[in-house]
Amino acid sequence: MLKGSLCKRLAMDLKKRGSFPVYEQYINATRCLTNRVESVTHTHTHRCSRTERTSRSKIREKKKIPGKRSRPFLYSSPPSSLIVEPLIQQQQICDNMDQTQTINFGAGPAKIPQSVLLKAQQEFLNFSTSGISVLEMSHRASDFIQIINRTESVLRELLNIPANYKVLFLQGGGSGQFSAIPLNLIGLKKDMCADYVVTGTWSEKAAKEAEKYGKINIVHPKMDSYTKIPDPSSWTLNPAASYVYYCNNETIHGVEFNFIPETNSVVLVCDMSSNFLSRPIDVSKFGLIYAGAQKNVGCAGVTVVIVREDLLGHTLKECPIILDYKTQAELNSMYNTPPCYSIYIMGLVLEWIKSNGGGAAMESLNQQKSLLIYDVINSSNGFYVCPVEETCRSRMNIPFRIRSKEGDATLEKEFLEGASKKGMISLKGHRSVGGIRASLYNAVTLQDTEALATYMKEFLRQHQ
Ligand SMILES: N[C@H](C(=O)O)[C@H](O)COP(=O)(O)O
Ligand SMILES: O=C(O)CCC(=O)C(=O)O
Repeated sequence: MLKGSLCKRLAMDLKKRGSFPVYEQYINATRCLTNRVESVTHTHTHRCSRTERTSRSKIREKKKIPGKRSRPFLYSSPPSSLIVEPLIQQQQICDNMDQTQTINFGAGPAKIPQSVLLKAQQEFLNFSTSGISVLEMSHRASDFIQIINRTESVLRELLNIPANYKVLFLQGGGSGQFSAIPLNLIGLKKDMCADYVVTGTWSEKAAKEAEKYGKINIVHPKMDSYTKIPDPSSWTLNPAASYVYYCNNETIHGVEFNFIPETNSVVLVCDMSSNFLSRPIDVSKFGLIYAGAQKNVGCAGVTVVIVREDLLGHTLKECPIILDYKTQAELNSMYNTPPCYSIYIMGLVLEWIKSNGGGAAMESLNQQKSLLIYDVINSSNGFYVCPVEETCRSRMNIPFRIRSKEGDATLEKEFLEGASKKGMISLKGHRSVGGIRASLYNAVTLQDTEALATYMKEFLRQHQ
């Protein structure tokens, strides 16, 4: 079943390792990874629903597809190039896939470009000429140092990061940064206070965590619902604040800033977890930007922090050393073992973004994709309801309900089940708010989005 140069290379790798039984195991593992319907490693949310799993196994039964591990390769001859394919070739790959291709609209962990997964698969057993997997590699080995340095340099190039900013690759996710930010920055000024703009669950959690370390001021009156960004003219900013914090895109509520807040020289800190590199940004306007990789730039496990050098060294003494930016910056994110494989995957995704035109190209694509879905919502005569004000609707996460703001539970269930039968998964709204949510991160293609828009129109016709 496996033929051609890839097969030969694998056989040679494995022969070198003296293990042909392992080769069989590799083939099974490889099939599993190549098959997007079954692949779990990078493409499913950590809270993937039981209904979706069941429904996908029903598709297998119906199509008489044998059990999980015995599906054949989707490609008769897998690409031998190690280059991360640009979008156009990705599309050709998708066109070759069967009708049960799964489209992942998950909010994170989320879809990763097919060509990145293939490249990781090709290099899985033997990275470069090392003879070992990146998974097995010392973080002090020269191959890994090259991986981390290359990842940083592509990121610097893509975002045009000024030289006076450090790039850190840390663990602990966005939630780790909710603590790290006050621990590192609230001591910048003697009043030990910070301003927070709270526009959804994630900025609310960040503000709550920061209260442990200083005085936190929410700059606007509390909102009844997270459906808008309060007008900046109504914010009360404190000039004595050590920093102003906001979340650029609220993943759960689908509220996204389309402007950079003016802070009158107070350090600006931004959570870009769910719209990082989905559009260009001017890094020089920020004191600190952070983002978990598992939405737009890779898989879970690594959080990138971009921080201006002059903000380092004001850390509270109780800050755990692994969260201390200065220590991590001095040691190139290697105070301890970094999340090596996640950094490697991030590097591949960044190369993919670069070869597809960078932030500007991502922005144009994301604009088109989100418009497709918002157009269906806006022209549905109130059948689909997006609660978010038009000016701050997210291009990344589109939450919507059916028939009313509260949603019709029966219809929403039917919508999700119907989508799942068509291979469109992870469309369920976050468990804290319910409803439906389509996440359209960089790796989600225009064709994926068109498939969803078509299904939404069909569903509307059937139930209007
Ligand atoms: N999922 C969150 C978001 O959408 O912003 C955030 O990344 C959560 O943080 P963790 O990485 O700790 O899960
Ligand atoms: O679905 C999302 O918005 C991210 C989910 C998440 O990280 C969580 O629920 O902990």
